[in-house]
Amino acid sequence: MCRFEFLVFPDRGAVLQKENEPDVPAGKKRKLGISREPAARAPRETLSALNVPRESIASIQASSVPAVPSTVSSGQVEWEGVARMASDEVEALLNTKMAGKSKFDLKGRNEKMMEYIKNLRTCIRQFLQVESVYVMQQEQAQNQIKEEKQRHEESEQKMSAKYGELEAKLVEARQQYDRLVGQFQKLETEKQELSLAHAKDVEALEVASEERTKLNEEIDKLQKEVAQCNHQLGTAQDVNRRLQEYNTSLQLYNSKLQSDAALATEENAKTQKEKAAIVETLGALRGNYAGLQTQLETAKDALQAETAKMKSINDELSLLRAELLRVSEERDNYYHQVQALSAENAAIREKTSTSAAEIMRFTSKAEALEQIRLLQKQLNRSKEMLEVAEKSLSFERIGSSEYMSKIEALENKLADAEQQLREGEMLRRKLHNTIQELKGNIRVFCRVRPLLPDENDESSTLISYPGEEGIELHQAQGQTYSFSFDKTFGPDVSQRDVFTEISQLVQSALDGYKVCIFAYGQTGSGKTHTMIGQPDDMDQKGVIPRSLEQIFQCSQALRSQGWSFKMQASLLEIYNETIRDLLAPSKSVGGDTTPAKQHAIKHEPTGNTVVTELTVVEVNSWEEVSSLLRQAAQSRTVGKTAMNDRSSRSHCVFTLRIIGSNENTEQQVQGVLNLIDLAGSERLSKSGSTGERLKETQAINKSLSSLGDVILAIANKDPHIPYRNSKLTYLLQPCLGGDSKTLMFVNISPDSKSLHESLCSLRFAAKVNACEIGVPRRYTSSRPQISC
Ligand SMILES: Nc1ncnc2c1ncn2[C@@H]1O[C@H](COP(=O)(O)OP(=O)(O)OP(=O)(O)O)[C@@H](O)[C@H]1O
Repeated sequence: MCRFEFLVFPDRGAVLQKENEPDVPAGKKRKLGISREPAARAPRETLSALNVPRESIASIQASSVPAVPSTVSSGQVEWEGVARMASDEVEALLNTKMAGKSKFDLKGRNEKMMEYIKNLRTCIRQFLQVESVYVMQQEQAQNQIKEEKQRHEESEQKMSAKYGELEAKLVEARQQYDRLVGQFQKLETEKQELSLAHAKDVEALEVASEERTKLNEEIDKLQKEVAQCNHQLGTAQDVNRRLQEYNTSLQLYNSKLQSDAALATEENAKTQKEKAAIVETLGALRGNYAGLQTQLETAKDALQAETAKMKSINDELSLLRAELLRVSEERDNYYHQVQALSAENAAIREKTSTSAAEIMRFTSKAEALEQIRLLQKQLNRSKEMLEVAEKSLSFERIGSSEYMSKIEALENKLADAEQQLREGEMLRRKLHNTIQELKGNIRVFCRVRPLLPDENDESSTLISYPGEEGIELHQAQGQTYSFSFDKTFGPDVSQRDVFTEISQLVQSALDGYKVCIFAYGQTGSGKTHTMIGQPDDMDQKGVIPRSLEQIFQCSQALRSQGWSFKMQASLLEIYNETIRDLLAPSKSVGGDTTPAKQHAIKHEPTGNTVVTELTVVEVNSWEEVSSLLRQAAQSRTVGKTAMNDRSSRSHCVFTLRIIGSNENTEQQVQGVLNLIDLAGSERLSKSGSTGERLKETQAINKSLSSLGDVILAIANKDPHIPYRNSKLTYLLQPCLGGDSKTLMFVNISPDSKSLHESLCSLRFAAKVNACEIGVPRRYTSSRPQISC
């Protein structure tokens, strides 16, 4: 059975479609009532239904009730139980020929006609039904069209309103467009600018990427440094712990320093005031002094004249006195004679016998007496004159002594003022030293020796000393090299003055600090002279004898405060990288053949440095140390170099360990004083050394270059400091990188032939000066402030 159904498309009206017919594209669907396609174009496959319609037709005939659409919804009509015919089937029906079996078979024709009529009726009924459906559908469609039209009008109105709106929007949009075009143009220009900027940015980016690469490299480096820093951190934490200890002591010390500083500031202010007053007075006094000087000169001239006069008077007086003496003697003679004569006269008178000769004699004697009387008168006059001269002399003396006392008072005042200035300067130096110590730097003093007799004046380098700290080397070509150190000593500075500058540092060994003083410089530049000098000569003795004298004197003075000290001395030399004990008993006597002891350097956790198997001698006086120094001097390795007849071919280290305790306060201190005379650096080419000397020179240069490497590493704050590269640096480790107070003398020769070496030494010293070592630590069981 074939089923038709109405498909209603809102835009195309209702469409009659056969069930199972493939969905016809929307544009090709037949519009019901609008397009009636010819039956010939209907699908042919349904014609089979006409060939076998009998059962169907029978069923249609059986039904007398016209079929009613079972469902009419949304324009779709379904026919239940009704034979539905397609238009081509109807066409076929209409074209059916009513022929019988024969021309005369009317009955057959009739039957066929009847059947045909039935079919026609069914068809008509069906068409009527379809038509009613069509009508109904048409109404519905018209209603729908009406509604659609209404809706269309409404939507047209809405559209026109919308159109108006859109027009307005369009105008607005055009304006917007114009604006946007404007903006676009602006943006275009901006874009161009931006593209230019972009190009620049790209360039910058390239540069930045290069920089980034560099930065990455730097970051790598920094990361390495961070690693190093972490390593250092460990060390720093250790240092920090020690610093904290030190800090506690420092706080106390600081508070004392502050009070001292306050006092010093007060004192300073007072001194400044006094100084100003003194300077003022001094000015006035200088004026007075000049006046007085001229007065004094005049007075001196007058005095000289008076003195000359007095001298002549004195001479005259002495002549007169001699004359007087002679006259007195004569008078006495005469007097005795007169007495004798008188006695004789009396005797003669008694004898009453006078003679003319005797009378004559008496007359002459009387004349002599007269003469005596005259002489007496003369003598009296001379005496008066002498008195007058003496009086005028004493008067002059009084006058001149007044002048002298005035001058004396002025000179005293001047001396006082100079003393105050000196004290102020000393205070300034002391404070400077304290600041330097707190900074933790190795301090460097530069000393230039005078020209030696065999060096002539023309060969001297032109050296100037700007200020107390500066030194300038002027080359013949006009180039000047300037350096600045904590202190610079010119060739005229005496051993005493050099020591005055370091006496405070030496003193701190008694206070419980580790102190290290060493001399560095080329061979023959004056290191041994500075460190040792001539120990038995008052003026020429060097730092070591003076330091020890001061230490012993001071320790003696501290006895009154309850302090007692134990001092242990040792002396070693490092020769060709081997440690030699300079206080070891001499082996020459008795032909001792025991092999020399092997010595090793050990840094103990307590902070002490120990050299194994080293002779340590307890000393109680400078004299004892002096004899040890003499003994060591004989054992020390010296040789003749091109630059120095007695050149030290080894590094000589004198160590004094000081252990102090106070019975009153139960305080204890442990200080160490290291005094080192280094061997001199020497250029191999210049030294002309061969054989053993060459080996020595190489060993010396190697250890000094290791010292340079250590200093460089400390200055660069490298994580690894190559202390172990030489015996010298390993021994000096606590002084260079620890908590010691360290001072280096850089000795310079003024000889122009040594200019290159002098520059090297000065550059090395400048590096040393820039090195920050740890803050000095005081080794004490409590906080005594020792001062003697
Ligand atoms: N400040 C000075 N005043 C006078 N003479 C000096 C001074 N400094 C050094 N001299 C003299 O210069 C010469 C060399 O000095 P010294 O032996 O101290 O040099 P050095 O640096 O120790 O040499 P080396 O490294 O070869 O041992 C000596 O004769 C010394 O007396």
